[in-house]
Order: sequence, then C-alpha cells, then structure tokens
Amino acid sequence: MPSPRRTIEGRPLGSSGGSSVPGSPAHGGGSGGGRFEFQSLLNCRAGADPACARLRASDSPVHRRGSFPLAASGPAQAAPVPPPEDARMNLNPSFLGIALRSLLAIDLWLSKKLGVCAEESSAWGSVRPLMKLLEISGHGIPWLLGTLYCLLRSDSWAGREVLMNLLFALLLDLLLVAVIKGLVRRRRPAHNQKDMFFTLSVDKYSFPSGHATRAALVSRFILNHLVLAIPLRVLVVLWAFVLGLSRVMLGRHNVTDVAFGFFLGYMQYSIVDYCWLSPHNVPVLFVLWNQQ
Ligand SMILES: CC(C)=CCC/C(C)=C/CC/C(C)=C/COP(=O)(O)O
Repeated sequence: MPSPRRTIEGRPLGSSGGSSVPGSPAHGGGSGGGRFEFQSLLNCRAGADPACARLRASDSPVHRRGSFPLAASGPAQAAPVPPPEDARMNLNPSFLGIALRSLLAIDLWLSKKLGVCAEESSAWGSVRPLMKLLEISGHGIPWLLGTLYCLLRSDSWAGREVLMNLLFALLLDLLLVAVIKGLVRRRRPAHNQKDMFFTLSVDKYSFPSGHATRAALVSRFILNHLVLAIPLRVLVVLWAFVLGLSRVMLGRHNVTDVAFGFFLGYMQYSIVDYCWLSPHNVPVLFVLWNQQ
C-alpha cells in the first residue's frame, strides 16, 4: 500500500509516466522515496513529467511543506526552490484578504448607488446646490476663520480657553487628515466632479473624508462645551450625519472614507480633551494673551 505522503490524489508519484516499478522509490518502496518525491517536484517545474499538470494544481505551500522535509532527509540535499510570493497569495488568499476585498467591492458599489447628486444630470441633481452649501458648512476655512474671529472678540477667559482648544482641535484635524491622505493615497471616486472650494494638494485623495472628521470632532466638541437646548443638540448631531452622507451623495467620497472619517474625528476629540490647553498646563499661551 503506498504511503500517503508519496501520493498525489491517491496515485503514486511518477506512475503516470509508466516508469514506475512496484517496489521502486517512486512507488514508495525504496529508502530514498522522499528525495524522489522532491525530484518529481523539480521535474514538474521543468515540465519533464506529464503528471505535472495535476501536481501543479495542488502546488500550494501546504503541499510543498509536506515535501521539502522529506527531500532534506535524502542523500543529495538539493536546495528547495521557494515558491514565488505572488503565487502563494493567489493560491491561498487569507480570510482577511477575502474579507477586505469583499468590503471594498461593497463599498464601491454602495458609494456609486448613493452618489445621486454627483452630477447635475444625476437622479437627485437638483439638490446638488444644497449639498454644496452643506459642504461649505463643514469646510476647514470657515471653521478656522470663525474660531479665530470669536477668539479675538472673546472677553471672557473661559470662552478664550474653549476657543483656543477648538482652534487646536481644528489644526490637529487638518494635520492628521493630511498625513493619512498622503499615506493611503486613495483616489476619489471616478464620478466626482473636480469643483470643490479651496482644497489642499492632499485633497485629491479621499481617505479619510476631512469633512466627516471635522463634523464628528466639532459636533462632539460643541456638545461637550456649549450648553444647548435638546433640539439644538439634536440639530448638531443631524448636521454632522447629513454632512457625512452628503459627501457620498456628491460623489466626493466612498462610504468607508466617511465612516472612517467619523471614527477619526470622534477619536480626535478624545485627544483634544486629554491634552486640554488651560492656564494651568500651558500658562505661556494665556500669559502672552494677557499682555496684549
Ligand atoms: C491653515 C490651513 C492649512 C488651512 C487650510 C484649510 C483648508 C483648505 C482645508 C481643506 C478642507 C477640505 C477641502 C478638505 C477636504 O475634505 P474632504 O471631505 O473632501 O476630504
């Protein structure tokens, strides 16, 4: 009975060429069987054995791992040929790889479906101007200028402290989004129109959405530092959500850009809260202010 290690699909190695003799190494009867199997593998690579088609089909790292140790035990220690990386990946895609590819495919499909205001001629093209207004409401420039203006006009220390931290939060957000966009370099969706108001060079990339990070960061900041009536609090959350959705509807982003943007913006607030600037931990900022 042939040893399972020396068979491919239940057949003895080398038997297809008619050269196998029962009791020979090819049949598993000889002492150098392991080496023979390895040589069969090498022959296969060179295309010498017609049984190779079947062998190549099962030529996965798992099969190879079973062969190379046997080969090393033989008298002639030929160095095993390492399998090419890309072939390994093709034959054994990991679960994570498959999951990521599926997620990306769903992301692209869903983003295309939701991009209903990407062009004037799109299904919801008539609401595009409204979406662009929302886009400006979450743009970095109005938020930076507005915060600076309020900071200069503020006459209370408590107000200045909060506004100083909002400014820090907005700058941190711009920095982190620019770094991640520059690292990931994911292109904006193909259906996006290049008509965005005042962009930086990294804004040709889409991951993560800067509007979504700002929306999550600013809304969390406002909810934590402004005393607002419940309807206004709901409005703030709604604004953030609709702003994120509008990025996909305008065709500026894929869904995952916005989802990650929300997550990043939420986490950024935690960083700002942790590093909260106050006269106690950065007195220099506030002393300089006092001298003006
Ligand atoms: C101080 C300084 C560097 C200000 C630059 C403000 C600015 C131009 C921000 C860009 C905002 C923007 C267009 C982000 C892109 O948002 P996405 O949602 O399309 O990623």
